[in-house]
Amino acid sequence: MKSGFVALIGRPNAGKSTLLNALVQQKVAIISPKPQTTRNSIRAIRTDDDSQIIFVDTPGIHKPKHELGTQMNKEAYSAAAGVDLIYYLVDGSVPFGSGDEFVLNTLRQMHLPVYLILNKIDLLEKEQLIELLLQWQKRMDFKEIIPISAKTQNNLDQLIEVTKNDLTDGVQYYPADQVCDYPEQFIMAEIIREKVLMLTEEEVPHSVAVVIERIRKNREHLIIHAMILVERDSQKGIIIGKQGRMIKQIGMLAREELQGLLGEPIFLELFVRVEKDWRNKRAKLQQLGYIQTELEDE
Ligand SMILES: Nc1nc2c(ncn2[C@@H]2O[C@H](COP(=O)(O)OP(=O)(O)OP(=O)(O)O)[C@@H](O)[C@H]2O)c(=O)[nH]1
Repeated sequence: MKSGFVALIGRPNAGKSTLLNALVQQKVAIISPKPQTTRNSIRAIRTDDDSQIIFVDTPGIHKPKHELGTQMNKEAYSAAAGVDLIYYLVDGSVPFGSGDEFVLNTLRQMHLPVYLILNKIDLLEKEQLIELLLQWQKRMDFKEIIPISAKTQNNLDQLIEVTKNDLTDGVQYYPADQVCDYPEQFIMAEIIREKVLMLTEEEVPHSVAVVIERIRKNREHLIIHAMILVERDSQKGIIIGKQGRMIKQIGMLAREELQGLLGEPIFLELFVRVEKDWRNKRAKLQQLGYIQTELEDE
């Protein structure tokens, strides 16, 4: 059995969560067109007959504006520290920029093998792809350069094959049927947050956190009480919407997906609470699971 850990690193919106879901063939991370969707590093596990690869998704590395952003960057680097291999995922459809240079400098200091994964090739012409490959080759001594489309799942088999060849013989860390390492409540909250991200604009998506407060069961339903935290009264108004229309729609979409995921009828109760400036409060971030205990003293 070959096994090992692979960290997914990249700028916000590169497609890390989309790739992670495709690699394990299950929705383990939420996706949205808004940058900085992922806040925690999560593990997804792919077990084949001859191998087990543990992928560590990380928040997109970016210039932080809040304590939450600083913690997200720290989390991304610390998640990458103990791995065997790094996938550096870039969005091939946007030009190289200072943000990429920032990530490359960090990668150079990590002294780990790095695969450059050029994502979103479904958006590129063949000539553009060749040009991109030539440019990226010069920037760092990558162990491999692999063009893919996470969305259309193009070239992912190749990516897995090459990765397996780089892994050493090892133990099976997780049971074969386990695909992620977090409790079900985490994905429940993330699915609700995903619907908020889908339906709201501008500053609202970044100001939202979701907490599952209670789960009960009656004869027909699993009853989930979830709290949506926002930073300001005006955002609370937006989430609730005119005559409660927005929160109804968030609830409807989330309930549908949760039912599919959990395979039983769900009754979803959503509440909204204003928690002023929560993104800058360390205690709140810790309570929400955005600060890992080992990062506390840094
Ligand atoms: N066309 C195209 N779009 C893609 C591809 N992969 C991801 N996307 C889109 O890019 C956007 C961002 O994808 P995510 O997977 O959320 O990106 P991420 O890197 O996890 O983003 P953060 O959570 O912000 O760090 C979404 O709208 C995806 O649908 C791809 O291969 N092709």
